[in-house]
Amino acid sequence: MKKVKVVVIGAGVVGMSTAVCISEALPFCTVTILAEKFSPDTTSDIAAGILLPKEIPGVPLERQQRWFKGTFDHLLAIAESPLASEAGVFLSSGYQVFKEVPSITKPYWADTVFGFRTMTDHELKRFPNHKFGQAVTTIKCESLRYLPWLEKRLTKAGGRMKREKVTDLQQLAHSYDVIVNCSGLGSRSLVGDEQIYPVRGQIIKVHAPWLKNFIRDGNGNAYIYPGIDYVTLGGTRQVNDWRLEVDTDDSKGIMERCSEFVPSLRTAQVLGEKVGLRPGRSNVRLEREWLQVQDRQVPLVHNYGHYSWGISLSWGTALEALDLVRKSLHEKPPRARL
Ligand SMILES: Cc1cc2nc3c(=O)[nH]c(=O)nc-3n(C[C@H](O)[C@H](O)[C@H](O)COP(=O)(O)OP(=O)(O)OC[C@H]3O[C@@H](n4cnc5c(N)ncnc54)[C@H](O)[C@@H]3O)c2cc1C
Ligand SMILES: O=C([O-])CC(=O)C(=O)O
Repeated sequence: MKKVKVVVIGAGVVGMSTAVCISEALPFCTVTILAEKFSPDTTSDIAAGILLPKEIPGVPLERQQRWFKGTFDHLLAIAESPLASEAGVFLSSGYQVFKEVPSITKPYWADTVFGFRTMTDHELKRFPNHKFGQAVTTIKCESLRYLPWLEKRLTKAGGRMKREKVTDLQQLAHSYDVIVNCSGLGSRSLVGDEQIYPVRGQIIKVHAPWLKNFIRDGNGNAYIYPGIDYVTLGGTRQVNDWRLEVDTDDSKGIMERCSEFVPSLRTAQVLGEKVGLRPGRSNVRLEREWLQVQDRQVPLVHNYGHYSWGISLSWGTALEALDLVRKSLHEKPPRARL
């Protein structure tokens, strides 16, 4: 039987997850990833990788819950298996603290993670100037390990990867039966989506193996995430800022804010500094359209715009993209516009 040819554009956490989901669930498809950049050079490789998303306004909570739970359950199974270390996935406990009581005190994912609770006054005493806090055990998924691990999984399932910048979807549609767009910020030029914009984020990697639990300020401008090889300190959120160079003032600010939480960080050895551009969008674009190519209609599934929650929602959104691909293969396209 002739195989269905699927192309996935993008090799960040969203594209890799989507490609693996499709190739493992639909063995009658051959999946090819085309991407300008692969790990370790994607935005996903910069991410701290904590599963702690904010609510996305305008997306039904039930759908966000499905995206988060799909990701959490998938990663939990890895975290509890002998593959955990190679895949860079593990349970991580810590605090999210707030200077003012937030409008949402119980996030939608509270019953999916483990041990979610409001912090006690005794715990909050460690964080002067903070009035409210949440204690939680969630998952940390480190892309620098996880993406190469997904690449292997994709290859095992028969998938292929090729370094290529896509500029013309019509052209691509001549060679493939289904196109899946997971190009993140690249969608601005690839599909002309002006709703997507960069939100610059800088982080510092430090050697501080004495730290075991994460601390995050509710506004995301200070966070400390202990990982396998280093501790990630962040962060910045600079809207419409395309600079990829490290800004020394940003580094100073990050170190200052994080040291207020943990003064011993001032003595920690700095291992590196990195900048990534989050694919900012008011909501994730996860939908199917039909691309008209001469006398054919080719399904084009979009899965991009994950903003600050791309790791947190990666597998759940990939599962929904898989559903859209599956449906497209069974549906008759709308009548061609001639
Ligand atoms: C400092 C920082 C910390 C973060 N921390 C977290 C965190 O703790 N938890 C969390 O959930 N999220 C976090 N994020 C957000 C997360 O990194 C993003 O949401 C996620 O990486 C988006 O993944 P993606 O695959 O959509 O995009 P990307 O990783 O940017 O991948 C896009 C892919 O598309 C390719 N591409 C683009 N255009 C084209 C084209 N025309 N042709 C071919 N290929 C193309 C690129 O080369 C790349 O392979 C953080 C982000 C930053 C910057
Ligand atoms: O805010 C955080 O805790 C980490 C993150 O997602 C980001 O910097 O985008």
